[in-house]
Amino acid sequence: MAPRKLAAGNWKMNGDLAALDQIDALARDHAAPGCDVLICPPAVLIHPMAARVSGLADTIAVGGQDCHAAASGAHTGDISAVQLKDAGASHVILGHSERRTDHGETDAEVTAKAAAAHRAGLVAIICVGESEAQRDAGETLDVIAAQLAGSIPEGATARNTVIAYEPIWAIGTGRTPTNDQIAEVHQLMRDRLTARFADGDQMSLLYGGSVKPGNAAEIFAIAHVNGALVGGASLKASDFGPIVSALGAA
Ligand SMILES: O=C(CO)COP(=O)(O)O
Repeated sequence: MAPRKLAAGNWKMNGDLAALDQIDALARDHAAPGCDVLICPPAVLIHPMAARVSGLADTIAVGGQDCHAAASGAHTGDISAVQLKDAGASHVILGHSERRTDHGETDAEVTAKAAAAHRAGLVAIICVGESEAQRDAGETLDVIAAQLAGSIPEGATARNTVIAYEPIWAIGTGRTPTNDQIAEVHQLMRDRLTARFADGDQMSLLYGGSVKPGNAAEIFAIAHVNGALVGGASLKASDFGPIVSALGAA
């Protein structure tokens, strides 16, 4: 079985209730997309977005952008995977570089959060990616291999885990790696996942970092790129829709 194709939008700390209209536009203009479609809005929008998509014929999944490793408890400001699931989420992004940087998240914490997501029945989208200094120093493959080894819990399967490669220097910058650079990292990820997990050959591998309508088709043609994790271009259906269509056609 080939890995599932997934077009995932990460709204980050953007959007409000009025922005939910983008979901209607996406569903209207990109029906039967030929791939899985996911939007991860800010936590306060998860439940209303889930309600909004529940009536759609072509399902748009809804996800969180982080979760706590515990199911409940005295953790002011945090949200558990169980609560995300209860609100209507099916996925959760974990270990995004903005969380690793802004909140000091370690590989071990990402692993614990992913295990919590799995226990709650969520698909964990685990992010890895090198900084520009690491790439310049020729450390990219070592960094990615170490993050993969350290950030994925033992119970990971192709059904409950997606891996996203997001070079930090490509996020929100309009810069992307060359196709060869993306191919090199995705091949490494495929090799490491296949060596470690029984169905690692079927895990979906996403590329993220300045994916736009204009470069999506080219990126989706790269071996072992099974979709995208899209930031800025996921906020408007007029940008995200063509990316979804490009993935469906890939
Ligand atoms: O961080 C990202 C998605 O998680 C990528 O963001 P941009 O698509 O805005 O570069």
